[in-house]
Amino acid sequence: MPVAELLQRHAAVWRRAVCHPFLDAVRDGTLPAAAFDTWLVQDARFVADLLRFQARLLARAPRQAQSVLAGSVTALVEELGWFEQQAAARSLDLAAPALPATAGYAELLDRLDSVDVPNALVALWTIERTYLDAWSGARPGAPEYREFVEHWTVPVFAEYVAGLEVAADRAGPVDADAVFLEVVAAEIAFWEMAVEAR
Ligand SMILES: Cc1ncc(CO)c(N)n1
Repeated sequence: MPVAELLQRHAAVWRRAVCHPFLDAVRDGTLPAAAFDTWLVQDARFVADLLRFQARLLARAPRQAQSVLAGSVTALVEELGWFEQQAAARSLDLAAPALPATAGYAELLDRLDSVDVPNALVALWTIERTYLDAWSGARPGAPEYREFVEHWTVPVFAEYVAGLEVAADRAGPVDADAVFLEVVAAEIAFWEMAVEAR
């Protein structure tokens, strides 16, 4: 089964991950700065966790997936620098502790280190596809958040997500519903954490 079919098979829960009220509020400018700042600090942590997961996945990836994964490891290192700049511009402390949703997501990433490579590739594709679709739906974004909307909607990011889809499809076939649903649940919990922040 091509991995893209997971989006239709689980359309209702997928919609909750990519059409969340957080994203509506980014689009119309009603998102409180505290919610956005919480998201930003927690997402910087998430990206650091994701980099660890991704580097380990690269180490055990089949030949066909090495190129897309190697490129994205470098991109994530640069992305961490981008988060540091954004946090500094907003005077945010990136050393703030992980909130439960972030810690839960980190645990999921740790567990994914020991699932087989085809399932791990589906998980990574799901993680990135969520951000592509979620931020695409928030376009163009309120002026104060526009830079972030643009960050996850540029063509090079869409191409990366398409490359992950190809790698996941080539590595399959796998019964990936469980891993897909776990990632989608973690993504929904992450948005929820941000909107609940004060
Ligand atoms: C929570 C979350 N999911 C996915 C991405 C995309 O890398 C991100 N930055 N944060």
